[in-house]
Amino acid sequence: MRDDGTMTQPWPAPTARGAVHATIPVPGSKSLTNRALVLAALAQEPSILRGPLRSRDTELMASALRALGTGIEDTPAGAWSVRPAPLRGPAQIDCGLAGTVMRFVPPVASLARGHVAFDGDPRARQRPLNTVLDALRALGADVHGSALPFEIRGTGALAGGEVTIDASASSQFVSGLLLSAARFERGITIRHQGAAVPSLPHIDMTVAMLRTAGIDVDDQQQNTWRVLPGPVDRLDLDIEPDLSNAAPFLAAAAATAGQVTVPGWPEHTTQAGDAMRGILEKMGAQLHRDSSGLTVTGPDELGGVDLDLHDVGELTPTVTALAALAGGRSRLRGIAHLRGHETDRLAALQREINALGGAVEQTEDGLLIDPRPLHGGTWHSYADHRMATAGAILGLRVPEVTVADIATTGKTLPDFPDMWATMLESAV
Ligand SMILES: O=C(O)C1=C[C@@H](OP(=O)(O)O)[C@@H](O)[C@H](O)C1
Ligand SMILES: C=C(OP(=O)(O)O)C(=O)O
Repeated sequence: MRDDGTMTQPWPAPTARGAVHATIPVPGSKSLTNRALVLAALAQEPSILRGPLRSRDTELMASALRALGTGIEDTPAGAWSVRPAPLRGPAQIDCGLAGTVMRFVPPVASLARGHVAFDGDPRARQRPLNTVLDALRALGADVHGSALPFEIRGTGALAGGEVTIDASASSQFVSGLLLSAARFERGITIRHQGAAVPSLPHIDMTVAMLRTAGIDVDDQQQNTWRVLPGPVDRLDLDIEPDLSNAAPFLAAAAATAGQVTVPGWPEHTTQAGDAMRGILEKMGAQLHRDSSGLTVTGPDELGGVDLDLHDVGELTPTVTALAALAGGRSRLRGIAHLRGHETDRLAALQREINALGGAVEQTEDGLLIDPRPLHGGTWHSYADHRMATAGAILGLRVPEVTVADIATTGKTLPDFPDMWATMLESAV
């Protein structure tokens, strides 16, 4: 039984008969969709979001905002039309295991009139959150609790102002506060104090989207972000494909000396997942981007790499799976914060790869991966979509890998098993 109440189904990971050759369209970005939903709920007029991701994380975000009074409806063309309304409780918010919901919605709830209660999956109760709740308290909110479950008792407005936080455990602490800040009476000035903030490209994405919504934001100074109070403009957006969700498919080309194209790969993007291009190149793959998309052609043998993934931690499970299939040692650094992701990803990757005969060691801030001949076995997913897809990548080359819970990919990519099967039909 899974935390969201559905049954787990062991999934025999298909082995590639040969090189995969496929074109795989990938649905919209989780990070763009959930930011757009929040901004649209705070805007003055209705918004339209075309090509949003429909997955557990984005449906939870939509449900959370609906519970606070926002109208979110499907259009016949599959877009989301978002009609803002006065924010109000009482409401019960299910965060599931979505970092974006548990960190982006509390600041929205602080603007609501009434009580708003939050909870989530058992693991979500352990993910770092206190920083956001303490910050909201300092900005004037009445917050009861320091982790999930907790409650915010809103009066319909928040003072805002200056706050110093330690965002070294998650960039989402900063993004969450910034997204709602134009609606705080005094806006916000956030100062980060502590070890380096991870996933900075995700904060840059937040800043870019605030500007798209006409919000005045200053991020000139390192570790300081300032948002002026003001109206939030409506959004009229085409959501880009999710480049981090594209990564396992590109990895399949890299792992099988095949060729995979992902259509619609943006020329310019704020998505951190774009870094997969440079990573695959370092491992020996060839890349080509044109109007048909991004095409990756895998090498005969992947090379080991030494990479700092501090900015793009969400690519780690995919990169680690590839590294376990490479010709030499890899070292991944700068990712201690992954211990607070969907699961402790460093421990999970080490345990699962080593259970198949691998040699992965944890360091203080990452992983050392020595490729070994691997054998089949059960690959546990730990309710982590990216662990599940990492198991699928290994299964391409290692017979008889069974992913214990492939349905957990529904967090961001419910169609993953079908998309993977379609890709493999093309293997020659
Ligand atoms: O803001 C976002 O959309 C995200 C920020 C990052 O979080 P962390 O900074 O907690 O790593 C990333 O890993 C996550 O998948 C999505
Ligand atoms: C860390 C991730 O998710 P979340 O938004 O739940 O933090 C992820 O998708 O890799």
